[in-house]
Amino acid sequence: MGLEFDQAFIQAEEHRPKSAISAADGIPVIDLSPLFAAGGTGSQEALDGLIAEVKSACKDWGFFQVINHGVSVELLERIQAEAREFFALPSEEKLRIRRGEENPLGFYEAENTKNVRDWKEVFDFVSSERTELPATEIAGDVRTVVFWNQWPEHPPKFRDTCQEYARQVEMLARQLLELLSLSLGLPAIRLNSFFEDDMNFIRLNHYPQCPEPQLALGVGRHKDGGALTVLFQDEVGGLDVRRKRDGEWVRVKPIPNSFIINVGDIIQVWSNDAYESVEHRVSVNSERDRFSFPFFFNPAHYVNVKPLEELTSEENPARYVEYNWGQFFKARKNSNFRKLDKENVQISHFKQATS
Ligand SMILES: O=C(O)CCC(=O)C(=O)O
Ligand SMILES: [Fe+2]
Repeated sequence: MGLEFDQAFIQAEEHRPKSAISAADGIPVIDLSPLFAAGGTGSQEALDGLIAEVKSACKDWGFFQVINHGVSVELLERIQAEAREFFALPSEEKLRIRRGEENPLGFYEAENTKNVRDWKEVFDFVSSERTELPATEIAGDVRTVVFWNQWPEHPPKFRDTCQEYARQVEMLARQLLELLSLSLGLPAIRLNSFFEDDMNFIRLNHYPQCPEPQLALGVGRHKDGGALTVLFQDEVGGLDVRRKRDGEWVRVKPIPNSFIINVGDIIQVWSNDAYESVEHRVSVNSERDRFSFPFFFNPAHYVNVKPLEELTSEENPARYVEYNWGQFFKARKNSNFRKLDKENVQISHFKQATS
């Protein structure tokens, strides 16, 4: 069966969730129907309205929710049913496709966030069956890293459903990327070339009922390292966001069949801090299992990330030095595979001293 509570899950006192968390009133809910108006010919006025909403959501919260997003409700129901069935399999069966140090894809139940174990089990996959990271030199060792999907035999439709989910959510992510680009005052397609050989990473999260929800977290506080996250959550709730206004943790209220969108570290760097990647975490509870499915929209591994020239100037110089996305990703994956005694890689490590 499932996880057994022990010391490894206990958060330091200052990171434990309070017993009452207030609702994140005010996280914008954005209706994307103008994007899907007949023949894609929504009025310019409606589109301008959308862009303005995205801009203020990114500035004020780093998070927003979207409705009328084009992903089929039937698919959302289907993937929830498949995920429930997969995680209910006997441990031996799930462990057959367990993630290893070499390949970060498949089932995993021992992930750490900031060196404390998360109360969750996950299934990770990528939308291309094989993803290659280039030969990079790390500590004198030069090699190519290859990820490959590890699919379970059961449930029988699991793989097809996951792949369909990835396809549909990717279409949404690409539309959001263009909106985001417009909201930064750039041409809609400005960021598209970074995603030609994108490294999308999709995760199914299962947070079992937890006997000690005041001591543990489903996912410890963190910022998403990629460009954009498109997250589906079920009706249980538990995603807490650090409100920018006052630093309080507030709970995102589930809206049936919606997605939660958040800006990741890469957008923070591209926008030279105009948009910030906001800290979030997952609280668990002792009554109900929870499921969530983030789609991490990531550029190609060879993309070197740095503030966009159009968004920097003499008065607003680049606040980051360039870093390679593939290497950043690899370093993150290694650090959540096992407990380390040092902080994992963060964009703050690439911050420039500004005068
Ligand atoms: O389960 C959730 O609501 C969020 C999960 C999350 O933040 C993550 O996997 O990066
Ligand atoms: Fe996250």
